[in-house]
Amino acid sequence: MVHCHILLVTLPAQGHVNPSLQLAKRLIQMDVEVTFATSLSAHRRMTKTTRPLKGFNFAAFSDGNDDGLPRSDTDPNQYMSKIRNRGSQFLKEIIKASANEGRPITCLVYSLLLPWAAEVAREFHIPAALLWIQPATVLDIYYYYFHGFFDINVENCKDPSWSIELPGLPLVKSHDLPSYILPSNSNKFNPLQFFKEQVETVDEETNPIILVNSFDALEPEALKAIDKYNLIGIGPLIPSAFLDGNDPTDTSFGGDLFDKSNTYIEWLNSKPKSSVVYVSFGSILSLPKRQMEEIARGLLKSCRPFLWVVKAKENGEEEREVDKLNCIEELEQQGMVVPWCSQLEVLSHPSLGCFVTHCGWNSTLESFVTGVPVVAFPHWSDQTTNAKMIEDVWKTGVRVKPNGEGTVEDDKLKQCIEMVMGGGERGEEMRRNAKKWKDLAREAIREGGSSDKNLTAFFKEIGEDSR
Ligand SMILES: O=c1ccn([C@@H]2O[C@H](COP(=O)(O)OP(=O)(O)O[C@H]3O[C@H](CO)[C@@H](O)[C@H](O)[C@H]3O)[C@@H](O)[C@H]2O)c(=O)[nH]1
Repeated sequence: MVHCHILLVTLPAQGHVNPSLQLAKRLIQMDVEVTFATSLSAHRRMTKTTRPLKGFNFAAFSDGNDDGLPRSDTDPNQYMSKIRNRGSQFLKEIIKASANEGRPITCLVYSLLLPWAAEVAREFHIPAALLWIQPATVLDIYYYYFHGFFDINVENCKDPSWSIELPGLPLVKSHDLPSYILPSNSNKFNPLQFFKEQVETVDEETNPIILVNSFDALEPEALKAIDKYNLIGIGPLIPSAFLDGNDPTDTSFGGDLFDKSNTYIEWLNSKPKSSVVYVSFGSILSLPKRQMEEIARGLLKSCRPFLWVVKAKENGEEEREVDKLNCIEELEQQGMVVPWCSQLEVLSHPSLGCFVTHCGWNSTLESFVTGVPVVAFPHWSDQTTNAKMIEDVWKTGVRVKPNGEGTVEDDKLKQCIEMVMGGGERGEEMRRNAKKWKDLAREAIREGGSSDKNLTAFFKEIGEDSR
């Protein structure tokens, strides 16, 4: 392998840092030098937990939130513009310094929502690749949307018979589209403009390269759907110990948002095989109290042991969200509530029977890699599309049906859990499919598997181009 020096830049959010760090680890194994650039707060989290690796340099810049992630009242537009200004300047400095030191950057890999990084690469005539950390299917939908293949209005959203067929994708209804596209999107902040800019930046490249955290067998058509883009499946980007086992010491991503205790592993050890429901909604989402109450009652009614992650509050708030629930005592008798855990360790535990997930893409891939069937409980962004694919294409889970106010009621959640874990035909099919994707995910990443070959070929080309 020809010597390469990759500059990899990512936003500090957990769902962005995890796959980016994992890509960095893979590159180092391939003898590639990596400079990993992110915000100071993410850098602190990582250096606390990641052992130093040869060929791996951390580089951090201030995004103005050096003590943690941006507070919930931060104006996202201002934040993104600050990241752009400070981040661009910082990348330029790294590129110049690396060249002066005789180890020039051969490729800049930038993760989701940092399109300005590609502009920096262009300025220095360095090849760039986007690391797309959601499924190829979602990128295709954004591409089709921004290129005018379809539009969607309030009427379409209300019409249950409305659907659209896009090249290389299954038929999708409005509630399967990434939520930011919908006119009904109720988020105060709609990042659609950033996705638009992302797609426009890729369009400007002559040979746009997109490294996708997915694998050929999972999205064979979606990865090939856009003629003008070169989508390369290189995932799943998951720590080796849970995947190919080549590096048993690689047991975590390495940048956890919160501290975790280990008591839940002892608790899981005490539970029968395939009996536990694991509930987690990722690193960003906070659910309204009404929805939390319904989930709590649904779990109690399922009469199964459960492990529920209710994130620790940031910014020094003491009271746990879960303590505000009416049935907290019963909850703690039947299950366990933790502020954070090692999700991959939990999903790999033999006692796990079902994962109630928000369908963040990392969680979805983690459910495949560990072969755990899911109750798909999406909220926004790509999660709605991921849930559609989980239920109808990959068939490893069932999607919850919210009521007219958007709340999933306790009985509905209980029914979904029963469907996944009970003895019926559909549950058996989901468990069979979960096992199938587990095998295929491992196959893709092993030496000589599709993702391994794709990544090696890409970096070989980069190395040769830079000679
Ligand atoms: O107690 C916990 C809970 C979560 N995790 C990890 O945190 C990550 C969460 O990532 P993800 O499942 O992708 O969810 P989010 O953090 O919500 O990710 C955001 O970013 C993703 C990538 O763009 C999108 O797919 C999601 O919709 C978006 O919410 C995963 O690796 C989990 O293993 C833990 O380690 N411990």
